[in-house]
Amino acid sequence: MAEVSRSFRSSLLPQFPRNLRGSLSRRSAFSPVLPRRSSARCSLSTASSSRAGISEGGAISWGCEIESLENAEELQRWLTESGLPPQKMGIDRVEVGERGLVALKNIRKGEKLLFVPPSLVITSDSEWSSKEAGDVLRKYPVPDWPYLATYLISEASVMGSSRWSRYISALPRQPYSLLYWTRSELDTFLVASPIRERAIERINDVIGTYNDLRDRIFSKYPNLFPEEVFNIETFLWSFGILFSRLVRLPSMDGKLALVPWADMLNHSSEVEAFLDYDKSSQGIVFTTDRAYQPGEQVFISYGKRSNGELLLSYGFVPKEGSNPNDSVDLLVSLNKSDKCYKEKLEALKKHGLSTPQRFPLQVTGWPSELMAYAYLAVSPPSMGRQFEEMAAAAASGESSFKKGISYQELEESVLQFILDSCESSISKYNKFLQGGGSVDSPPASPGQVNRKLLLKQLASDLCTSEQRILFRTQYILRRRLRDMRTGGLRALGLFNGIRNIFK
Ligand SMILES: C[S@@+](CC[C@H](N)C(=O)[O-])C[C@H]1O[C@@H](n2cnc3c(N)ncnc32)[C@H](O)[C@@H]1O
Repeated sequence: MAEVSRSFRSSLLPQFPRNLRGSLSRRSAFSPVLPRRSSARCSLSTASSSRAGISEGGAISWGCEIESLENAEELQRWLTESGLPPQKMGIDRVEVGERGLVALKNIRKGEKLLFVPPSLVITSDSEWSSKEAGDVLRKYPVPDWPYLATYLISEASVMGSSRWSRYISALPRQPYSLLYWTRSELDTFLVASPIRERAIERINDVIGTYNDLRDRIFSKYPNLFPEEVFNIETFLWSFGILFSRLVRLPSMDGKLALVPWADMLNHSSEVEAFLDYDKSSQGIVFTTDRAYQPGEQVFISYGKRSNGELLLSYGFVPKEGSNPNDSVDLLVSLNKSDKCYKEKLEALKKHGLSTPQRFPLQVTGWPSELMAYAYLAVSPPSMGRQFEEMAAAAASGESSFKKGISYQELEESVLQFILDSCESSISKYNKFLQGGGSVDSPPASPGQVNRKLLLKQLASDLCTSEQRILFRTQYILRRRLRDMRTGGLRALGLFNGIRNIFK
């Protein structure tokens, strides 16, 4: 995997012009015709398409290839000179995550590490190298994410004169995430997974956000925000960086921050160690929940996320069975031929739900919201008065409806309904995993072959882990239904026996 990913990475590097404020014509080769929000398509991410035509050597280093440690070591030197205290970890090449932090000394369980001072952290309060650009952006209501994405591009564009130039040079030039998959790759490799739709939504959100900033702000100040610099390609880069590195600091009222150095730590689903601001030491720290020996990679947790969410934002899938927070969304729908379809849909809409609707499954079970939705889906017209109650429970999980006798009668149909949805999903995964996810057009270059291999591997890892949860759910449902049915038969047998006695 690591080998494939390395060659893939270098084949996909976005190229940005050396002289960002001049030289290239306004609609240059790397600045694609931008899709409008309504017709946005996610076909922006391949290396060759829109960036062809940039002259050799015309690229500046917005980020680097992460397998080269040079820039990261320079970052470490700069951070030390700028107030980062001596560290018990050093940057190195690692097995998991390509580049990461490795223990230089024995580290105890329960030890606080890092202590990155707030002056070395990027937040929405950070000063802009281009003061005018900062002043303009602050005049408009721009939420934190697009604000920080613009800030990062602005700082990257002035590079040498930016305080963050060492940091930006050490960022990955092509952050991994589903933002960089083309629509056809998403359709081919993630056809069975609900993550495909989330990736499309996310890409469209980034495009929509960029279009909004361009129309509202950038177009009014073309000298401060030239399209050669502030375009969809650079926004995909900066959003890719934010999705894979931005943290929320609970002790700073949930402030969003890029924390240089701390963001060199890779994720493990097996640790419970989270970044936060530590008031006593006045730095960003995390507390280890296990000991590390010198040479071992140190991990933090990026949060309790499913494998699909990790692939979506960070571009990797954890080792099979290693993520206790893994889940997969099950898609359930009302039956269109249901006589009460309209009433049920209305009840759902009142509570912010619809058909189809997604509910997360875990190996440990499914949420009560899914049960409530299933009750609604299988209820007969005679239960019309309870539709509202069921929809409310499907939205909130708080089961306000009491499981009266009529609900119990429905339980078998409810479980069968969930089982049917589960099996229909399983068959989609089977088709993908057995078909091997073939691609419509043959790859044109070795770089593209590597890319396809990597994406296929990631998709197959994800689909295997998601299907595993569905298999587990199927097993539990089948067993419950079998028990219910044989229990029912036994009860019926007993009843017939009693009846015979009285005959
Ligand atoms: C916050 S950065 C961590 C530092 C990163 N390895 C680097 O060299 O810049 C997050 C990125 O690291 C990689 N990563 C983190 N944890 C990983 C893991 N458990 N397995 C594979 N890649 C991981 C992914 O590429 C992810 O997008």
